[in-house]
Amino acid sequence: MKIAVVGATGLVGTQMLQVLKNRKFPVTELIPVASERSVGNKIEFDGKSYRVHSMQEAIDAVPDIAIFSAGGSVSLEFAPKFAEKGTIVIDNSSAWRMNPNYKLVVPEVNAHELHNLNENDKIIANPNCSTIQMVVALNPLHQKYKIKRVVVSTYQSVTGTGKAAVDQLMSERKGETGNKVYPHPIDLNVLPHIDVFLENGYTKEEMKMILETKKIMCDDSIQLTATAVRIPTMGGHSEAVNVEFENDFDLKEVREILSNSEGIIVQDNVSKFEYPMPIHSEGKDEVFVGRLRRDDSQKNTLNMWIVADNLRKGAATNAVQIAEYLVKENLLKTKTV
Ligand SMILES: NC(=O)C1=CN([C@@H]2O[C@H](COP(=O)(O)OP(=O)(O)OC[C@H]3O[C@@H](n4cnc5c(N)ncnc54)[C@H](OP(=O)(O)O)[C@@H]3O)[C@@H](O)[C@H]2O)C=CC1
Ligand SMILES: N[C@@H](CC(=O)OP(=O)(O)O)C(=O)O
Repeated sequence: MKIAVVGATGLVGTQMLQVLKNRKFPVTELIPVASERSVGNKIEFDGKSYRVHSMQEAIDAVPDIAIFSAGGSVSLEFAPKFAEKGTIVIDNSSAWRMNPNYKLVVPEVNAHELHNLNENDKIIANPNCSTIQMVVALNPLHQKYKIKRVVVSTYQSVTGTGKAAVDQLMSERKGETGNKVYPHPIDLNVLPHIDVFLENGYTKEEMKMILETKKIMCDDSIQLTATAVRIPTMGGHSEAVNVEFENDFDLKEVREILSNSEGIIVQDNVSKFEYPMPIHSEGKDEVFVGRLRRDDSQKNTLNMWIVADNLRKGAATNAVQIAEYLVKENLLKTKTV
């Protein structure tokens, strides 16, 4: 299968290549794409060296699938150009997610929606990283107990901001002055600020979590509020999640449901200090859940702690899982409307 990876030199793109290889995705021809700065450079994939292509070269090659991780403006401009030629685009940016004409997919939750792809929705949106890991854990519990309201606070890795942010953290750590992507120091600090501030006082990251969750879980009745926070860590995003259900639950049953759900690993043995941590989620494809406990201040309410590698399940792994599903279900050739 001919696969273009747009943004192949970035943090997400690098993981994308790794995940395609690790999961043995049937890549017969790889077309790595990056900005004009990188065209002609070489990157490695599965032991072979590949030339970085320009966007136009990749469009003209008409790949079966193009996976985009190069930012929203690049996706807005170029994803339709691939789609027009018949390529299915899986887009990691926020550009198309809330557009009602396009699907927003976390395979564990709503892969079934991919069966309705048609000529007009060849762009499939990959959700926000913080949202993906949260809905993987929430959905099986929603099916059983029906969620009324979610209160989430995130603790997000600097890798979510890209290469330049990792460089800022590392240079601050060495006491060097370098380029700053955050408006304040990030080392030894915590920033209650991810993406831009909106008129309602929330950040765009917080609103993505609220709106995307309702779309993926196909339920506008779920009430959510979020505070998104950047912390000086790598390896994954963490989330403290408080969930109120319509129906009461049994904690033992909650553990069983989560343990038996696809893509989730429960790590919840406080007697041995076992709980999810980003240092352990790095490079993993699963969502880790722990600190499961009842919120005694309110009926039918659960507290939990959710961790996942934002570059893997939060981005690359989810995108590759979408591609795998399209291949497995023979959905790559979309229906003409
Ligand atoms: N699903 C999710 O939640 C996540 C999504 N993302 C998305 O992925 C994007 C990339 O993130 P990340 O890898 O961390 O960022 P990086 O800054 O590490 O990498 C950006 C990549 O995009 C490429 N690029 C930039 N401009 C262009 C252009 N005009 N044409 C083609 N390629 C271009 C860069 O190429 P070069 O090396 O030549 O500059 C590089 O490969 C984000 O902007 C976001 O949209 C990211 C994290 C999580
Ligand atoms: N906002 C995420 C990364 C990202 O790029 O998200 P999005 O794809 O929703 O813009 C973070 O900073 O951790």
